[in-house]
Amino acid sequence: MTAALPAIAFDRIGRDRLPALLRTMPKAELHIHIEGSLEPELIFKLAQRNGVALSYPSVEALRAAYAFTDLQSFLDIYYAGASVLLKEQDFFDMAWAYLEKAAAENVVHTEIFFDPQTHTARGVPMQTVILGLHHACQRAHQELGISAKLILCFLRHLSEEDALATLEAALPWRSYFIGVGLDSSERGHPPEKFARVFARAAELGLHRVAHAGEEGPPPYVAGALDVLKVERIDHGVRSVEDPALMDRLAAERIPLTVCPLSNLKLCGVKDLADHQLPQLLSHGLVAMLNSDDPAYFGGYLNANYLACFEAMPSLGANEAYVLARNSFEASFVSADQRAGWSARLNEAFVAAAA
Ligand code: HPA
Ligand SMILES: [Zn+2]
Repeated sequence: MTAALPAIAFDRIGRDRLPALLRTMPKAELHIHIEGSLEPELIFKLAQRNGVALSYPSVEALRAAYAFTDLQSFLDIYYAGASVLLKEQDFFDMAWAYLEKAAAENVVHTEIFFDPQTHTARGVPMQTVILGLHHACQRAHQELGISAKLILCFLRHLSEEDALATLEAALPWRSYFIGVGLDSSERGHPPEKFARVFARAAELGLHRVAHAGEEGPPPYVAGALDVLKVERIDHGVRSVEDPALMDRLAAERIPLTVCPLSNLKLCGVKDLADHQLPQLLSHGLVAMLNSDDPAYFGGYLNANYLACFEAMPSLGANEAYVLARNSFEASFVSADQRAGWSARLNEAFVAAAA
């Protein structure tokens, strides 16, 4: 268990000092799709390197197409962007670019989603995907001092048989990923569809998370908990529509990996000022911020923190502290590691309040 808030509160840290504190505070990122970190410049570079034809004539034209109306309109372009990834080096380069940015933003730990089916369906071997990403994580730990772990996600628009086969195909590299997740088109693909593959993952000792309550209704959040036995909910923002679910999430300390700029870009909210984050925090939920698909949604982790604190007047230094502390509490690392990062966080806030 993470310690309660320290006796000293951080109200005395003025709003003018928040941006610097948000940027420099140590934090974890627990919801980032590595294919969603692929910047248009790197897409074009890899397309050229691999002789892949793109439907956009330039980086600018591709970026201009990033005007989404909902999750599916984004996913269509996101899967097209991933088509340039063919070789182990491509996966390494993509992950390395993200890890360099994350380390520069004082992300001390990151749990990275990857979508093997997006690649194996195009004939890219599982080994190519996992080794490229793993080597980037390993090198980032050595050279950038950032801790990075992988979570294998199943695409929920595909069948459970496909997900089961994907998990089995990844088992030779079982030690290179810490858990499984569930992403892609949520509506019409309830968590119950993946009961068996999540049970198999549990048998294998893997952590379990699932996207739920992003576009899907509150029962998808309950289904992910009850049927998939997930330890965290990705997004989960629509939980605010069900008071009993909110009480349960708070009582069971189920973390929600909230992605505000993603919700804004995919039109889940019209304005960041309308976002559910303040409600989730005031209800005592273990929420923290994440970037989801930073190359597509207008910013990496610090951009999410800065935009929320600018748009939401109820967020101050206490909330910044709680969000960062929640990011450690919700992470799949040892209690010792979490305690070490939390101690660094305390020091940063105590120094800022002095
Ligand atoms: O925000 C998302 N939701 C569902 N699937 C995804 N795959 C990448 N990003 C997302
Ligand atoms: Zn996501």
